[in-house]
Amino acid sequence: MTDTIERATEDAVAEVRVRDLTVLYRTAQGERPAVSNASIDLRRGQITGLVGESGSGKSTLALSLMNAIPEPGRISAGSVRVEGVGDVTALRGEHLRKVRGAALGYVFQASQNSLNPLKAIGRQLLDLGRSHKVQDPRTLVAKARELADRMGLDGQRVLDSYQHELSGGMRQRIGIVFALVLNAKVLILDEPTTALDMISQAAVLDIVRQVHEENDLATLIVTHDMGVVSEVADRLAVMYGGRIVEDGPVLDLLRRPAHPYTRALIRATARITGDTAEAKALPGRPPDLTTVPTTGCVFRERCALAMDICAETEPRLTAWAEDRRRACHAEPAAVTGESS
Ligand SMILES: Nc1ncnc2c1ncn2[C@@H]1O[C@H](COP(=O)(O)OP(=O)(O)OP(=O)(O)O)[C@@H](O)[C@H]1O
Repeated sequence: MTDTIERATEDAVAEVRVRDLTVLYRTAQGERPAVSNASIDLRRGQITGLVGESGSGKSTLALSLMNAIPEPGRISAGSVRVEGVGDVTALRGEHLRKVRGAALGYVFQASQNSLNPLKAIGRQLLDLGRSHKVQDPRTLVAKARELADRMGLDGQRVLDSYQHELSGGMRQRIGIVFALVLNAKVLILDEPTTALDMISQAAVLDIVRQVHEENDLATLIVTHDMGVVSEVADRLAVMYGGRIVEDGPVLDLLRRPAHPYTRALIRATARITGDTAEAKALPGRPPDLTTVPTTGCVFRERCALAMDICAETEPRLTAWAEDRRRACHAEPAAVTGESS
C-alpha cells in the first residue's frame, strides 16, 4: 500500500505523509479506533477534500496531523511526517507548540468560538506573533489586515473588535486569517464554512484557493458537504467508519466513483448531481465507535453490493487505476458501471 502512495506522488511533493495511522478513543466498552490504519499524502500545491458523514473520523484524522488528539484519546500506531519537521506524532511540549501555527496552520471545527472574548482580535494576533517569535509584528498585522479584507471583512475594524462584536461567519473568517498569517506550508481547515451562507461559503473558499495557490500550500479541507468541497479541491479522500475507503483526483472520482459509499454520497448530493429531485438520501446511519464492525468491511451493512467475503475480510486500500485507490472487494467495474 505504501509503495502505491510513493509512486503516485513522484510528480507532486508530499508535504505531509500519514502512514498506517490508528487513533483510539476510550468508550464504555474499552478503547476503540476512530481512525484505523490510515495512509494518505497531502501534496504541495493541492487541496485535498476529506469527506464523509458525521462520525467517520475526519476531524480525528485532521487533529492527528497536529498531534492534537484530546485525552483520553491517543495515537496508538503510525506516523505523520511533515516536510522539514519530521514525525509530528513524536513531538511534545514546546517543540510541538511551535510546529503548530508555524508549519501547520489550522482552523478547528467550531473555530468561531475559539477566540478569546476578553481581548481585541488585533491583540490576539500580536500574542500569536509573539508566541511564534515573529520579528516584525507590523508586517504580521498588515498581512492579517490584507487577508481579512480579501475575505470580505473590513480588516482594520475587525482587528479592533472583540469577539462578541463579530458574527459567527466573521469569526470563522478570522480563524482562517490566523491559520494563514504565519506562512505555514500546510493548511488544515475543519468545516471552515459551516457558519456561512452559501454565497459567503463560495467566496471564502475562493480566497482559500487563491492563498493556497499563491503560497504553494498543501491544504486539507475537512467537510461533510461534498458539494462545497468538490468545487475547490483537487483531490478527494472519502472516510467511513474510521477508514479511508477511496481517494483520487476530484473530477475523476466524481465521474466514476469506485467505492459504493462514494457513489452513494455523490448521489445524495444534489449540488453535484444537479437535480434536487434525483438526490437520493443514503439509507441507514453511519456507525459510531461502538457499532462499527470489527471484522470485514465497515460499510457492508449499508452496501448494495455486499458479498460473503465482505463480512470476513477487511478490504485494503489499494491502487486500481492511475492515481486512484479504493478499499472494496467488488470489482471496480461493478461499482463504476463501466465495462472492464
Ligand atoms: N474525544 C472523544 N472521545 C471519545 N470519542 C470521540 C471523541 N471525539 C470523537 N469521538 C468519536 O470518534 C468518532 C469519529 O469522530 P470524528 O469527530 O473524528 O468524526 P467526523 O467525521 O469528524 O464527524 P463530524 O463531521 O461530526 O465532525 C465518532 O464516533 C465520535 O463519536
